[in-house]
Amino acid sequence: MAVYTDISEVELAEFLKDYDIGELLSYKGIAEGVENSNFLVHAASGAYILTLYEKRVNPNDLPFFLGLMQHLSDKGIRCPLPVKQRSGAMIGELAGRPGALVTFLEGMWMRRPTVEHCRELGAGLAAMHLAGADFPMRRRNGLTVDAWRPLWNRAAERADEVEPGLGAEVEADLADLEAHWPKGLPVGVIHADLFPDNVFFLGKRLSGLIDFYFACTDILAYDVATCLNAWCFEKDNSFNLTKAMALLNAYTAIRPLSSAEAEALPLLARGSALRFMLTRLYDWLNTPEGSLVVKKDPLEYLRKMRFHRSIKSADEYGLKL
Ligand SMILES: Nc1ncnc2c1ncn2[C@@H]1O[C@H](COP(=O)(O)OP(=O)(O)O)[C@@H](O)[C@H]1O
Ligand SMILES: N[C@@H](CCOP(=O)(O)O)C(=O)O
Repeated sequence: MAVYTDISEVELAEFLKDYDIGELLSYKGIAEGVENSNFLVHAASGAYILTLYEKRVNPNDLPFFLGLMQHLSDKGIRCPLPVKQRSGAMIGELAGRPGALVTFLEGMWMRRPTVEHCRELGAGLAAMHLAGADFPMRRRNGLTVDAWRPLWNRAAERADEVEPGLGAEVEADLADLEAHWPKGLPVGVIHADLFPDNVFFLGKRLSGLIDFYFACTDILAYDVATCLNAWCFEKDNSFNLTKAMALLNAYTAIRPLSSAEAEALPLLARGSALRFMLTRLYDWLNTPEGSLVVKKDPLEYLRKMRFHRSIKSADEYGLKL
């Protein structure tokens, strides 16, 4: 589940009084998701998603996230559009949490993305990067290379409980990534968590991107690397070159990668795999037994880190420059 904060009908009706969306007809908590509490709200004017922001979201970042969704939507990127209160505000408070209402996006996420879905994703990601180019706000990535060691320090002691030898392996990788993390690559707005569960499709066509709550200003090719990890490996952890070719070549058809970006891709993919391994490891060790949140497997991302260590050049991902 991801409903950490429960709300009553009375509280919700009170919250919605500030919006022009008509009478509250129904609402229910949404089980999916990990980070925030989400509710599907039906009002007289249509369907909306109410998000109450939880642990990892800093309320000071909300204007960036919501402003970005507004900006991208204005530029034709299909994503949730924040609904404004009558006062013009986009952020309210409910059950002691900051909350926002956004439009409901049609479509569903792909449990088993195909090559065609990867191609659509590559094109959608590139279009998002271009649309974000003139977004005026900036937000540093709170989960990039300089944040990994502090996160690791909070999990390292118990890492070998999850897999013997994990501690030493991560230590070596982390030191290497810290020493060689690329500098000077093109930066811009990145989604930073564009996993299949954050991309909706209607049939084979991408119908929208959701969950911008890790979005930030960082290396654009790092977003590509995250997508390679999240979309181009099979359940048995094998890398699917056909999917990667489709994703990368659809991306570069819209936003070509420079040779420096291409050269950095294996390192970025390794770093991105480490980033998700670390947050998953931390949650794995710290989510209380009996919690309804589905814990994600850190070892899936350890396997990806290992895979990328064996890659010498981005051609091996099927990238054609
Ligand atoms: N704008 C939206 N339109 C339709 N469904 C949405 C929308 N936003 C969220 N959802 C639903 O809520 C689920 C969890 O949302 P998500 O933003 O991924 O949560 P979290 O940040 O907690 O991971 C999604 O898988 C989707 O089913
Ligand atoms: N995508 C991350 C977890 C964040 O969850 P989301 O529901 O916000 O996408 C992972 O797979 O580790």
